[in-house]
Amino acid sequence: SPEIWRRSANYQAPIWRYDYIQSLRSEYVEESCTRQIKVLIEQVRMMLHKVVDPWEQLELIDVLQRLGLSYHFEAELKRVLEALYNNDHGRDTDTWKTNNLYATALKFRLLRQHGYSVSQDVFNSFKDERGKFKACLCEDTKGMLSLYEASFLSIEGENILDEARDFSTKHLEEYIKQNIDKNLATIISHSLELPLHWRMLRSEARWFIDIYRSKQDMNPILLELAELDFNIVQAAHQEDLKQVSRWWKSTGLAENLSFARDRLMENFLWTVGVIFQPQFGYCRRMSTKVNALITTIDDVYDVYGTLDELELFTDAVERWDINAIDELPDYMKICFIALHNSINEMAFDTLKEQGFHVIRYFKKAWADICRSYLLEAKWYHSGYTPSLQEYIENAWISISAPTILVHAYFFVTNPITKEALDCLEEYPNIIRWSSMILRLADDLGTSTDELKRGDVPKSIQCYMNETGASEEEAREHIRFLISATWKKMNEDRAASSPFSETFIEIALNLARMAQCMYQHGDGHGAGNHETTDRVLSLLIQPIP
Ligand SMILES: CC1(C)[C@@H]2CC[C@@]1(C)[C@@H](OP(=O)([O-])OP(=O)([O-])[O-])C2
Ligand SMILES: [Mg+2]
Ligand SMILES: [Mg+2]
Ligand SMILES: [Mg+2]
Ligand SMILES: [Mg+2]
Ligand SMILES: [Mg+2]
Repeated sequence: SPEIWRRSANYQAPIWRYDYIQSLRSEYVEESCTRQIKVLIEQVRMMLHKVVDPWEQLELIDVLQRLGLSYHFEAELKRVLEALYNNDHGRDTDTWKTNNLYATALKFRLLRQHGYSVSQDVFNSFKDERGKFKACLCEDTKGMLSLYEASFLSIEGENILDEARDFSTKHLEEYIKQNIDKNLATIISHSLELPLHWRMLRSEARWFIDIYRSKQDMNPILLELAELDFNIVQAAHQEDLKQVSRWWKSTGLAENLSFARDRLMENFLWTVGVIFQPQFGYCRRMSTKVNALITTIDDVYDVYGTLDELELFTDAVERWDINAIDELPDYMKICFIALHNSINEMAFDTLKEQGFHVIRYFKKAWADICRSYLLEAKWYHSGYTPSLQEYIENAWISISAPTILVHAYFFVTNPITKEALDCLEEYPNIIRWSSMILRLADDLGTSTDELKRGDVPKSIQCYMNETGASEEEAREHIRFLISATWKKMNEDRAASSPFSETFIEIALNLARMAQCMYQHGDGHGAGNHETTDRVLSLLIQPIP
């Protein structure tokens, strides 16, 4: 056949090579740590029981969450917050410190974060007779910061919280310029970069442990537990990483499809952002396989395959039949069999464990994403630029979050329920909003390079084409859409659903991971130094 011209993304070789990954060792896997950490956990549990003042309880909950320790005390936290919430709605006395913005915003944020419905009206006592936030509040920097963080728990139409976000942002930015207190300025610019509600949990824990260490009211037991727990969790992640790195090598995809991204470490890092608790190792290992297969297949459609080849590959995935691959070119045969074997094995695990045969759900997810990839390839090859709406209707699928989340449901759910399966078929809102945020964040981070090498017009370009906006205005609009989608996510996660809290958190964490990964450009494909630093601090270097 005549030499086919093919694009290239000239992705660099992986920073983290197989032998290096396999050489990782941690001293925190030993039994001795387990005994030591059990003692510390019980000491902190006692601490929780002893605190009686509601405001001290809230402070302790906030610190435990930011240190990455709250997963050890879920029952206690629930009990404390339940009592706090019922207390408010039991007695008529005002249990909101109407003169303390820091405390009010902290309580509002924690109650909403844990699914309690609290009205934005609690902030009315901080407004003047004209209904504006009192100017004197800007002297209260800690209160401003607390109000800022709380405002990101808003849902659509909550104008007091929108005002709160603008008001606090303005004054916090001014505070930074005055450069009064270096430490506080560091903490404030960290929040202005990404609010707490949008942050990847592990990165936040790692960062906050260093901040906490230098606080004058630091509790040594909490610090010791936070450092030890972080290192034990890191050791568990390293074991998962080494296992799934052996799988990636066994597929031979990096060698045989050398045009595609070879990013096992980054594909694993995504799963650490999605679910970090040690007991979910299976979910991390399997989700890394899903991410790696998606990354490879995405490049088959975006970079390498001809339209004819892509039509054939899409057919083969829809049929999910190993006999359908005879007419595929060799590189696609390898890719299809790697996909088919890996996903069938996951279905086999679920069948053995729960007696459910779930391949149809996996198959549908892969057929949906490949069809969405094919449509993008057709748009690219025909030079078509869709409207933003038309692009997004397809791109919330092609960004792969529905595929990732449908698989994750089966990796963390036992027992699987019929109700949830029916809901999964049409992708519930929680998946849709998480996907939207992943797509929009990914386009902000990857579209410049994608367009250089040749790819379908992304949300930024579609918006520019449709409205005549400049690239900066388009990026601003995309950031606005991310913020608006978070409000929908906040609303839907509070609503009842057939999914576990664990699965809901996975969906939120995928959106958080996206904003983290793309904060400074393409953290996945181009391997910028932020991702390298994040891999080092989360997965390789223990806290000394
Ligand atoms: C994990 C992912 C979010 C998924 C696979 C790699 C990604 C980082 C992204 O890759 P990208 O090429 O940017 O996706 P798209 O823009 O081609 O849809 C899509
Ligand atoms: Mg390669
Ligand atoms: Mg791509
Ligand atoms: Mg793509
Ligand atoms: Mg992209
Ligand atoms: Mg130490």
